[in-house]
Amino acid sequence: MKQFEANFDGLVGPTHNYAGLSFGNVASYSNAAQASNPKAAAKQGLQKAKALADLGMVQGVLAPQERPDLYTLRRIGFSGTDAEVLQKAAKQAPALLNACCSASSMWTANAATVSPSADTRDGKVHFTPANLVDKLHRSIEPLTTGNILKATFNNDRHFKHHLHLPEHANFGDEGAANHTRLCSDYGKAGVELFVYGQSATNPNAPKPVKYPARQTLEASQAVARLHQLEDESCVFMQQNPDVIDQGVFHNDVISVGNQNVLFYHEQAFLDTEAKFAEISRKMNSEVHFIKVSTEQVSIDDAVRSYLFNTQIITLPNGEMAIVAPTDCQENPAVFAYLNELTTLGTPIKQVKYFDVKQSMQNGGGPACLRLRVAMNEQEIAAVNQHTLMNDALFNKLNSWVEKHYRDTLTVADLADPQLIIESRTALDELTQILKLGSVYQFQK
Ligand SMILES: NCCC[C@H](NC(=O)CCC(=O)O)C(=O)O
Repeated sequence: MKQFEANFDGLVGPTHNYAGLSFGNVASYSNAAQASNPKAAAKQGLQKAKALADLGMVQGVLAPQERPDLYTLRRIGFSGTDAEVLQKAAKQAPALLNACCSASSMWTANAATVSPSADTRDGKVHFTPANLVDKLHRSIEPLTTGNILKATFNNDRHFKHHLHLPEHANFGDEGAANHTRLCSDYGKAGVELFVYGQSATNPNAPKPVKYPARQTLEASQAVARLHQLEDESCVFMQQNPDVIDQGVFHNDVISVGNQNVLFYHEQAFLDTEAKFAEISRKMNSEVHFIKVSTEQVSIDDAVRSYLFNTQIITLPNGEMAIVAPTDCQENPAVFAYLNELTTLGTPIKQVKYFDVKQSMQNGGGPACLRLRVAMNEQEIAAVNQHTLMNDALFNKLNSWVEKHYRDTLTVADLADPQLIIESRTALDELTQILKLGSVYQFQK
């Protein structure tokens, strides 16, 4: 049976804005309070998704969340009509309103951790939504994420959906951004590499001092248990706390893998040599560890350009390509490195650049925008087919964005009650386009 790795990109929601909500994420902080362009953001995302579909990749989309999140605002004591709730929050607690208006669900690398059926004991594809407890604006995503995943991977025979982990710092979980699956072929059992920022229960273990480590070892272990993975197919590796303190808030800002390739910065991990030996032993086949040295690319350049927040994809002809943001072209050291990379004799043979600047300004590159789901033909046939990218869906979604999205949005605009109506109208129509049923609270 044929095997694929599908990418499910998050559609950018109508409230995409720059509120500076993510302490430890340099781009989010430095672009705080700029005006955003939700329409351009959504179109940039669609262009990338469509280009991958055109390359012959299996490409899907995941619906965004309902924002403003009036349910959370009511839960914390704002009352009255929807408009009153919004306006009271804007006046009394603007930071809470901002947290309830983020379009952050667009970064679907943080939607969930996914284990393909080749790795799991029951032969199903397992999904655990990330609880995202480290950031208030993201901690309100997991329940709706679960609804959207169930409506997209809507078949009990092939897909197993878990509840997100307990909402406590000990179980801080950021999903696939800290999870890489290595394998010789998508359909063969692989090694699942879980990269954590700190151990919550071991006070002596290293941890960052300036910025938060969002992923715990305990969370990664819990996901591995839920997903019925064998010990022999898991590796738990700690991220270097020094790079977290330099703005590497997720492992996918400093390394990315695909099949038998792990592309990484030499400062990415702790205990690198021993852990790579464990990966090689558990893989039982050749792994290409492609190391980038500090001399070639500094941590600062990696964080600014998102060299490692690229997607490495295997094209239908078997060659690998790297999908990079145009910011990598604009950084001389990174651009020089990428030009050289394709000549080094590694499986990576080409680089494709995409403008995803609207997302980059909030610290989300090409890899943040997608959730990978390795599936065989039968599993792909069991996916909600209306979520899979093709010419018709691309055209429909572009017209939908054109019709409903604003081309400028400031943080002050988040208090505008009209945004509730616009957003709900757009999402209601989207659930019809994608045939998701009622996944949002306002539809229940
Ligand atoms: N994987 C990329 C995630 C980026 C995301 N940024 C944000 O939420 C910024 C939102 C703002 O500042 O408005 C985060 O840090 O979790």
